[in-house]
Amino acid sequence: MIEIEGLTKRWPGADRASVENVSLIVPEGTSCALIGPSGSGKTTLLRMVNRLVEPSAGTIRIGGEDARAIDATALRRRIGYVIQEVGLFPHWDVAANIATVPTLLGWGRARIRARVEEVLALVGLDPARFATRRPHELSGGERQRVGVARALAGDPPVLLMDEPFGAVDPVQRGLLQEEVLRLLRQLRKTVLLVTHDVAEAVRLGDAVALLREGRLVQHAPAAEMLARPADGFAAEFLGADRMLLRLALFPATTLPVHAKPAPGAALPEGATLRDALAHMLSAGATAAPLPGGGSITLADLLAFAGGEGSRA
Ligand SMILES: Nc1ncnc2c1ncn2[C@@H]1O[C@H](COP(=O)(O)OP(=O)(O)OP(=O)(O)O)[C@@H](O)[C@H]1O
Repeated sequence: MIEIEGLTKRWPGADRASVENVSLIVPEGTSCALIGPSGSGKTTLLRMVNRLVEPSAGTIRIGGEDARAIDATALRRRIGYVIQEVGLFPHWDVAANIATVPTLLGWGRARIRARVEEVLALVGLDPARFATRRPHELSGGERQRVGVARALAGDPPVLLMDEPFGAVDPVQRGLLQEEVLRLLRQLRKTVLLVTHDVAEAVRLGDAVALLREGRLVQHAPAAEMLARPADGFAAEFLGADRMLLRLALFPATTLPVHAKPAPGAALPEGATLRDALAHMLSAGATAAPLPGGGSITLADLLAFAGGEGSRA
């Protein structure tokens, strides 16, 4: 669990605080995405958690322990950190890069080797092919995966991610988001993530925290924030397509299943309400067939989006 209370950072000479009196809890095993315009304080807030930036005021507790009471280096070994530029050592191979924290933690050679193989497999890279490569011998997406593997190597309970998929092309980005999401849920990590991409934030964040000029505007479960932005700024920032983004958070099976068949091929397994809507639009139909038989209807979808659903 990450508990942030009254956190403030005022840089010397700045006319306003970059982060001002932010309080926020990320419960154990959940993720929170920090969003907000450029300069709103997202990265500064994140970097105060692993003490790369020292707060001007406020407290941070990691697993109940005051971050200031822990030596900064020891703290950073307990917190995985993934950044856009990845920051791999260029002359070290992938295995050595991933082994950085386990080595600092004093693990034995055999344990480190086994862990390197384990985390490479977790992020979808075959250890036999990738362990001995140098960073320049990897694609952008592979480098990013190695970055995630390295952050997981010491099995930290907490992970900080700053635009972790920023440097990856859109197709790879979607794949990586999906895989990392599955992985972090499975490992029950507590994650604080910075992104400027609203779609990424609501996909990866159980909760979303919206910052404006260093202040917390709204902190809510992703579906709730999309349904009910706190104010005009939040609504504008989340975008005109926020209800579509919200539909993508719910499986098609959320709606009542009708026995009546619908035209076209069945939706794929795991399809969302957004996929169902796209299917209806392209088929010119008011219902979509489910993979297991039966169908869902446009009328139910609209009722969900505008009625009960927006209060979910
Ligand atoms: N080392 C520093 N010294 C002085 N001011 C800084 C420093 N780092 C950040 N700032 C200022 O703090 C404010 C918040 O910056 P921060 O990088 O946290 O914003 P951000 O929301 O992450 O922005 P972006 O989305 O553009 O990365 C900005 O006004 C920035 O200029």
